[in-house]
Amino acid sequence: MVEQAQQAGKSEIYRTLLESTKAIPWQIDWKSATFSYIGPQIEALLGWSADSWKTAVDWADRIHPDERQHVVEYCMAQSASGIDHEADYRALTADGRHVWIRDVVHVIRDEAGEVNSLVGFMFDISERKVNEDRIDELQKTLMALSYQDGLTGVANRRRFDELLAAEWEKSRATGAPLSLIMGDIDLFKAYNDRHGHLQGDDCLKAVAACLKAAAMRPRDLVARYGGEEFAILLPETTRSEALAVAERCRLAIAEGSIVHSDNRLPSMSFGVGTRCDDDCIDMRDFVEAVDRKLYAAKSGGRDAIVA
Ligand SMILES: Nc1nc2c(ncn2[C@@H]2O[C@H](COP(=O)(O)OP(=O)(O)OP(=O)(O)O)[C@@H](O)[C@H]2O)c(=O)[nH]1
Repeated sequence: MVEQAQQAGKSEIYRTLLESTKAIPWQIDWKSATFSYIGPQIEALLGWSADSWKTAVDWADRIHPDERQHVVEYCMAQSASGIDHEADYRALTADGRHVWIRDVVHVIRDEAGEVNSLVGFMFDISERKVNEDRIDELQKTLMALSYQDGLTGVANRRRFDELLAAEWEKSRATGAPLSLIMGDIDLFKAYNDRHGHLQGDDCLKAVAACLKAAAMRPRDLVARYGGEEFAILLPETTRSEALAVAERCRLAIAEGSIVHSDNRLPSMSFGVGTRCDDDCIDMRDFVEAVDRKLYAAKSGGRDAIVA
C-alpha cells in the first residue's frame, strides 16, 4: 500500500517535471501508430491541443510539405530498425505558421527485442534556425565580397583568375571559342593629377559601369585586373563578336561621363584575343598576348582596339 502510494507520488513528480519543461515529451505506440501521450505544452507552441494528436498521421500532416516525405520516411526507417534518431522539420501551427522543431526520438523495445513504442522530445529550435540562416546569409555575402572589387563593384582579379582557368578548360574540352578583352584607361595619371584622386576613383566606377553595360551575356565577366586596367572574359564568343563588344565598350566610354560632375571620361585602349582550336597556346601566354595587343593600341595612339 505504502509502496503503491510512493509509486503514485513518483509518477506525479515525473509528470510535473515533464510538463514543466520547454521541450515537449510524447510517446507513440509503435503497432497502432497512435499517441499514448503528448505534453500539454504542445498547445502553447503550435496551437493544437494535446488531444488533437491522435495518430502518427496527425504528426505527419503537421510537417511542412517540403520536408514531410523525407522526415516521415527517415523516422519510420530508423524506428523500424530500432535506431534512436532525431529530425529537424517545420511544424504547422493551428494559425497556419511554421515553427522549426527538433524531434529527438528513442526507440523502446519489449523483452523480445521487438519495437514497442517511441518516446521523444520536441524542441523549439526556431531561434537557432533564424541564427543559422543569418550566418548562412553572412557567409554568402562574405563570399561574394571576396570576389568583388571594393571600389567599382565588378569582379576582382581573384575572381577573374579563377573563372579564366575554368573557362579555359571548358573551351579546350569543347572547342568553343573563348575571347578576352584587356582594356586600360588612357593617360589616367594626368586625369588624376588634373581632377584629384577622388574624382579618379569616380572615373574608375563610371568606366566599370560602361564595360558592364557593354558585355551583356550572362556568362560575360568584367573584372578589375589592377589599377586602371580591366579584363572582360567572353565565353563562347568569336573574334568578330569580341571585337564588336570592345567597340561597344570604347563608344560607351566616349559617350560616358561622371554622373555628379558631368566630367567626360578619358578614352580607353583595348587588346582583344580569342582562343580557338588551332592556336591552343598556354593560358598565361594567351593573356600576355592580349596584353601586348593592348599596349600596341596604346603605342599606336590610344583610344583604339587591336585584335
Ligand atoms: N584614382 C585612382 N587612380 C588609380 C587607381 N589605381 C591606379 N590609379 C592611377 O592610374 C594611373 C596610371 O598611370 P600610368 O600607368 O602612368 O598610365 P596612364 O597615365 O594611364 O597612361 P597610359 O596607360 O599610357 O595611357 C596612376 O597614376 C595610378 O595612380 C585607383 O584605384 N584610383
